[in-house]
Amino acid sequence: MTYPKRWLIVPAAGIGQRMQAECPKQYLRIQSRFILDITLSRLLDALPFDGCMVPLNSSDDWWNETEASRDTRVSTCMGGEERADSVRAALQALSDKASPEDWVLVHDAARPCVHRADLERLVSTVGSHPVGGLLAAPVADTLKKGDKSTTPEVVETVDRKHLWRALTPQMFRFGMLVEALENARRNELSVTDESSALEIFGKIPVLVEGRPDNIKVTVPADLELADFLLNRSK
Ligand SMILES: Nc1ccn([C@@H]2O[C@H](COP(=O)(O)OP(=O)(O)OP(=O)(O)O)[C@@H](O)[C@H]2O)c(=O)n1
Ligand SMILES: C[C@](O)(CO)[C@H](O)COP(=O)(O)O
Repeated sequence: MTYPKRWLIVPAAGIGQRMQAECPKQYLRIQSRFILDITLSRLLDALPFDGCMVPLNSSDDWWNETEASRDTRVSTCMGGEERADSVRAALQALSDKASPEDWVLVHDAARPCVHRADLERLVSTVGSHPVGGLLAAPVADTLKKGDKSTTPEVVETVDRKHLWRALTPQMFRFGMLVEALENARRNELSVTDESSALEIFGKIPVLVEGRPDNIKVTVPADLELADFLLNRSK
């Protein structure tokens, strides 16, 4: 019996506009290492994968300086306009080696703080689930909806019961993810994560509670936080 393979996609084709840095945020350094290298090494050291695909921006000038570019487990392809396009491109690049029933984990290059225990819990929980699922953190703050003015005023307090922050990795069957992302594209529906595409496709992913410190480095303050989180245990 051949077991389903396990593939890893790490979207790294963004430009990091919100970070307002001199380079795309995945190439900012923490303790002298590129964020992208930290993320890839934490994933590849934690779980066995049959292959790893990293979609890059067409104007990427940094990849060849990374540790990962010398890792034979890691391949690259051209990313796309949006994150979902980059993930679709990576799935296409893997399609000659992958089977529909294989698992694929998609994890943001900009999330370097992911913990091994969370990865193991995701795989063990989702591995027997018909659709797949994602790491997520229960919302712990009171949530306000603001109006659209430049100094937003409260419109309402949103009931946070049963609300979760979607994290990554998100883990789905290869074939189902391809179909779901293609369905979203064909219907011109913008999706910001893989789970949204599956939900639009009529599937019900499982939420796997993950650490809230699996942060996505997005704005300048996140860089200091990621540095602290990555180095507190040293
Ligand atoms: N066209 C895109 C856009 C984003 N990403 C990747 O998806 C992850 C999450 O996206 P986000 O945090 O939005 O990154 P950026 O798009 O770079 O950030 P910004 O929106 O601030 O430009 C990042 O690792 C980013 O590199 C990607 O592969 N392809
Ligand atoms: C995939 C994601 O990290 C889940 O929270 C998030 O949707 C990415 O959003 P971004 O705007 O592409 O950073």
